[in-house]
Amino acid sequence: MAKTDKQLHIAMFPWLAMGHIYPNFELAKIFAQKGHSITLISTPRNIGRLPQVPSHLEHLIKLVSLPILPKHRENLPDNAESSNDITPNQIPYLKMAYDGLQESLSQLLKSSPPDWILYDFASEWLPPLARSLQVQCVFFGISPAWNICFFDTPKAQLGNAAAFRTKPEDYLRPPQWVPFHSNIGLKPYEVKKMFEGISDKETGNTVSFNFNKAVSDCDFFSFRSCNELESEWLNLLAEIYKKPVAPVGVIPPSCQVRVVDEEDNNTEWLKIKSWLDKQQPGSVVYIAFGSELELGQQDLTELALGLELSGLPFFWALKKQRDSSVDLPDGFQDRISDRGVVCKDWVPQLKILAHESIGVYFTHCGPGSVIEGLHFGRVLVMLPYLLDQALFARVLEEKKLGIEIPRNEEDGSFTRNSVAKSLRLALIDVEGSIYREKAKKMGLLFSDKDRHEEYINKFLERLQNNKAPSKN
Ligand SMILES: O=c1ccn([C@@H]2O[C@H](COP(=O)(O)OP(=O)(O)O[C@H]3O[C@H](CO)[C@@H](O)[C@H](O)[C@H]3O)[C@@H](O)[C@H]2O)c(=O)[nH]1
Repeated sequence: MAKTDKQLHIAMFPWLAMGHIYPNFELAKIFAQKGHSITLISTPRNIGRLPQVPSHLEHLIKLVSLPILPKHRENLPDNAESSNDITPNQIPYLKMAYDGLQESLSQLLKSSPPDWILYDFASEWLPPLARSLQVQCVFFGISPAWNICFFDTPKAQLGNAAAFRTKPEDYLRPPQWVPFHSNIGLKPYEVKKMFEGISDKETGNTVSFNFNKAVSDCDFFSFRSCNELESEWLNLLAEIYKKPVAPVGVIPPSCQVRVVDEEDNNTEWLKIKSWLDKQQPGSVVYIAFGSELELGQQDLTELALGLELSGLPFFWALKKQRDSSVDLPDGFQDRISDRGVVCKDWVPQLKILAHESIGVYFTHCGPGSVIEGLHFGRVLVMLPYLLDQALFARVLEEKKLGIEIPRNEEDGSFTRNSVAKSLRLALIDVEGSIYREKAKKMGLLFSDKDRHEEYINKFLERLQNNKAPSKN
């Protein structure tokens, strides 16, 4: 990679979730590869979970651990430092812990002021802090821009009473500041969840994210996204917030900087590969729901029986459930053993998705997973759980890049029949060919290394051209 001219010092302070920290880490390596120095800041346990920094970049990437003080970790389980370590109703306490890092972050930025800091949706207090230290800040979203356009009410609309969405129905459709046709919107069961908020049922503590303040206060926006996916949303965001938007591209696997000898001959992978090698090209459904999601018994049962009913070969990366009473239906593994594998471990997802036997990726629509699936041109079958995942599914369905499993509008339940039908539509039915063609085409755009490197270069140029005044 060519180096960009002025060397920058860039700090990154992602939300305490590995789904946020990993993409920042990948970006850090890409920036460092171009000669910039990076300080990636999180808590000790999260930093410890990151893969090794490639040795040729060690002098440029500083991983800084800020411990959560005991007074800020009240009600958090022992050692919990990320959303992977807690249940959703404990999110308010993780946010308190994150806010508690303010003082030590401030000390760190003072002692070694970066030119820029990339921050996340959960630290609404960071832009004023950065500005007081003459550090400029970029809001960096790990999900597409449509999330902000949909969930936040831009300041320009604040005087307009009709713009306020107070009723649950308001979230079933696009807000009034979206000028183009879109099917973006939540389903009734999702809206209900959103209005209930995230709270600890025992103490009644609710989470207090100030999303509007966090996004409105940046010097400019950036996203793990690209025009090929959402030019209409990126342009709309720039227009309604009157701020520049410079996506970094989708940080596709082909642009990521790997440690050279990364476990290619790992025995677990060789076992998986040997099974995949025996399948026909494009015939296998790969199922994985990211790093956090745990299915309830009813969903797990319908999903398993839907896979069985589909008659298709599949590879299912099913993490160990925290609730050990939730299990696969009786006799399931025996009945499907001639055409399906259930792996209850962490799997090398990128290698699996890259394998030619994979035809469909059955996903929860976490941003990392969607990008990886599309990168390899796989049709997505989608079963979203969180709200950002839901919007991803709506937009991709509209673009005919994926098929969302139909659910009961009121309670979000789904049936084994709808699973089997959606999988067959995505993989073999003639009517599904449009999805297969579109996914292939998007795969070419997502895997175009030069295209995505160009996004990175433009982003870095913007940082260089707006370099903050020198600090003494
Ligand atoms: O066995 C596995 C399972 C997952 N992965 C990888 O884990 C990542 C998962 O990331 P993502 O798809 O973004 O999903 P989550 O980890 O589930 O992300 C969660 O966390 C994000 C940040 O909180 C939210 O935005 C998402 O909606 C939420 O699903 C991907 O890179 C996968 O390749 C593996 O390598 N092996």
